[in-house]
Amino acid sequence: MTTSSAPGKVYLFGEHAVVYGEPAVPCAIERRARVSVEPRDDHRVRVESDDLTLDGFTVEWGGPADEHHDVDVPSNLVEAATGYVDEALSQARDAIGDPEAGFDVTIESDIPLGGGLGSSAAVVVAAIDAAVRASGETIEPEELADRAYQAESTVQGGEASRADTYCSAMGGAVRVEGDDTRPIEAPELPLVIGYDGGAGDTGELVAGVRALKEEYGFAADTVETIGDLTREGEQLLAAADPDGDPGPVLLEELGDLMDFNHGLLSALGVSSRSLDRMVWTAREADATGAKLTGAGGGGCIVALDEGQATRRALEYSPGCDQTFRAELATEGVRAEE
Ligand SMILES: Nc1ncnc2c1ncn2[C@@H]1O[C@H](COP(=O)(O)OP(=O)(O)OP(=O)(O)O)[C@@H](O)[C@H]1O
Ligand SMILES: C[C@@](O)(CCO)CC(=O)[O-]
Repeated sequence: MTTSSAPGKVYLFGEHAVVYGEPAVPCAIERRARVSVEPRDDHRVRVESDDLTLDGFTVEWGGPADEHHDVDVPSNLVEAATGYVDEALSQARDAIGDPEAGFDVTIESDIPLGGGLGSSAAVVVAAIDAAVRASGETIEPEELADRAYQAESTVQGGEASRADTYCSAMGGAVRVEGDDTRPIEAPELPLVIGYDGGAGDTGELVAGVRALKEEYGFAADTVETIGDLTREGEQLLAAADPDGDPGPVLLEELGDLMDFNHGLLSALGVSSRSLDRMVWTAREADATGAKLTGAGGGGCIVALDEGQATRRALEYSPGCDQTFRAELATEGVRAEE
């Protein structure tokens, strides 16, 4: 068995707008997907994941040419569950130059599925890395990030940015603007996550923003404004000491921009009652700012608070299922024992 892990992420700024070429700043967090791969003697693929909403789910299929999945659940669920892994394995086959390679794949993940913390990107990045290494080859992080992006983009019908996959492959804080991807320096921020236990459909939410943007000029302006505030946020991070304490002034300034970013995402129709409720709970506790993270529709918010007040308030908030502090993951994809 060859195992790789890759981290999830939160967006400090810029989700959705990044799909239209505006900059975004995601940060990798210490919640990981671990994918173990064993090459097979035949051309089939077997995927086992304990974390899918389909309980105790195992599926076996004959690789890209085989539409038939040996599993007793409706086919749309199987497609949702296997689409990312299938595309990741196609990329791995291409990287190793063996179009028919078969694999046994086991996935374990602590990243809530579809909750805005980049579960799909982490699974795709770790799966490509593990499958390539299990085949006796290696892959550089930049190529891995690019292949993971191609996989996500295919599954999401061409509507994906490079942000989630690049961040998961490289770790740390990154900046993505179109095809321009780079690591940036940032101090360790006191990130608090609130999770409503739900999920949003990334493809649907992205399509909704596109439709709004095409219909209304003010929605297009909103997307550009998210880009402007992301640039402001980047400047704040660039001016800070990456090894020092962020300090109260920086946390207030970043928090204000996060609040503003949440308002704009809400205007684009991607927030939800439970996300808004968690954002307000965080703000009314001691957070300097709070916003939804990822595609929205349900899932997670991210808030800034050095103390315990936000976590405690979220714990008692009826809309919040789980709350935790997220550490910055400085390492992206990595080989596991
Ligand atoms: N543990 C897992 N095992 C297998 N597939 C997974 C796992 N976690 C996530 N996935 C795949 O990723 C999909 C969810 O990805 P999606 O992009 O909708 O959400 P996300 O990446 O968690 O959130 P966001 O894109 O908002 O950050 C699942 O439907 C499944 O196909
Ligand atoms: C909504 C979105 O911006 C982030 C999803 O985590 C989509 C993408 O960047 O591919």
